[in-house]
Amino acid sequence: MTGTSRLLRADGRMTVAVATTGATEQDCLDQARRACEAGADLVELRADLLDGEPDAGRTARLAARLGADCAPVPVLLTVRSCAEGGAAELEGRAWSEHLARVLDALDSLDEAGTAGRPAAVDVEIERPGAAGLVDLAHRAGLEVVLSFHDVAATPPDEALHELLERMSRLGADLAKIAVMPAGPADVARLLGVTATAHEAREVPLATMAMGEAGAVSRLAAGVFGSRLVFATAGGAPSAPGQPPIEDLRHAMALLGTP
Ligand SMILES: O=C1C[C@@](O)(C(=O)O)C[C@@H](O)[C@@H]1O
Repeated sequence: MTGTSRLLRADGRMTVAVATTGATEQDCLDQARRACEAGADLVELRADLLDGEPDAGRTARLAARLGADCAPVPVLLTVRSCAEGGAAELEGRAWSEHLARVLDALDSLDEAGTAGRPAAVDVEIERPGAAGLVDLAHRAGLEVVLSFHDVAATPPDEALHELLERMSRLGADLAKIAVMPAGPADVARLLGVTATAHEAREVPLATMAMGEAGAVSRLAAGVFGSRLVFATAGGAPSAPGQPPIEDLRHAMALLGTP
């Protein structure tokens, strides 16, 4: 995408995101309102956590509604697959086909003149059809977070660099990696990879280590070049280890996070 990013803060400082974890539209709308009141820079709609079967029309309508309700705070639309720690039971191409239907449904809402729109969509780089989805989303005027989640381990440094390189090549507006560390050494490796990649690449990065052992990475990742972090605002975390937004902002200030 060219032009200014809506997804990330324009002043280059760390973008603090809060995700919905609600199973109903009303829960998501309430959580999003609380997130905005708490000062979130970005609201993520975790559409995979909605109850019932994946429904493209329902997801698009809720994303558009949140886009309108949260404005000027941008909305990131995410349908996290089971394969990457989410609840969307869509395997192989089914996941990409579903997301493509959501983007189509968003376009139809636009044509109908419905106000509101997400600013960006999350595309899991490991799902078949990811490259096509990046183009589709860009054509629809959405920024793209290319993401990778390992909910069991922390891949070797070379694999993490290779992923970031691939995300950059495919046209990510943000390259995001979340891993599960076995201990402090994995967290230190992730932060090291972040610092090296930040110096070497133009694409903005977001990296985080999940769980208790990874908590320090969420507080400190901005110092190493990460641009986006997830926090909670009174609701359940969307991944293990997310700190409350006030604690995060306090820690970032102490650490001199940009
Ligand atoms: O990809 C991410 C990052 C995340 O998994 C985390 O660890 O904070 C939380 C998810 O909601 C989001 O989609």
